[in-house]
Amino acid sequence: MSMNRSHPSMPQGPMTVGSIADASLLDYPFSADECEIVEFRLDGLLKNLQQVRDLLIKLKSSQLQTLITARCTSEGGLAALTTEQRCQLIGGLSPLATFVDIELANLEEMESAADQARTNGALIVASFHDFKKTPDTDFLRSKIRQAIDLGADMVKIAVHHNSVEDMYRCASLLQEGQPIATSLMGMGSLAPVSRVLYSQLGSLLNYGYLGVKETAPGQWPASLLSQAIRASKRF
Ligand SMILES: O=C1C[C@@](O)(C(=O)O)C[C@@H](O)[C@@H]1O
Repeated sequence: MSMNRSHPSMPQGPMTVGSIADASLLDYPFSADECEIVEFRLDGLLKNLQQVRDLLIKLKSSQLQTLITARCTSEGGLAALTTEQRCQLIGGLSPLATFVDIELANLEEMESAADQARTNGALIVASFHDFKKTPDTDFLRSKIRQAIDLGADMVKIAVHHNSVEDMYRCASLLQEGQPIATSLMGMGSLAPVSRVLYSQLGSLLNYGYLGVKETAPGQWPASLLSQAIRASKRF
């Protein structure tokens, strides 16, 4: 695999991702005013894969981009799936998706699904989640390095902020500039402010929720996040 900064779908600025992990949102009136990318959390949509497929087909001819992931339980997934099941889920739908998100921890094991997705034209997002804390900066740097070494197109880090210090550290990491397209977000009570700040500092994929339920602690409703990002100038 190799990084693909010039891919036509690579975001050139901060985008809002509207996340859905619940079948009740499959008939949602998606609009580019609310989010530019729709994330399908397949781990929460297992009983509705045909509907997801139909929707991905419909969105392919719209202005919206799509992202699929089948999150593992250790990083917040909603269903216990084997690696093979996750590869199958991703393999079946990746021809229809703009982005495919696979956890860094599983990327080597799921390399065949990633390669297949790439062959189908999708960008590979290598993700890392910590729902309890913000690991130290060297650790976060090692995750970014790992994403580069594994040839991902983009790295995405979602970490729980327990202090303003945690947020300062992540802001500095973005300000340094990273040699790979990067998305970074805080979770918890500092999630909202961190997400706007990081979008100003170059975080590309910025997640909010559609409907009424967050898919991670502290997310903004996607429409508010999108408005806040549009109203904030880049540094
Ligand atoms: O990985 C991410 C980011 C996220 O965890 C968040 O913090 O907004 C929400 C998840 O749905 C998504 O897959």
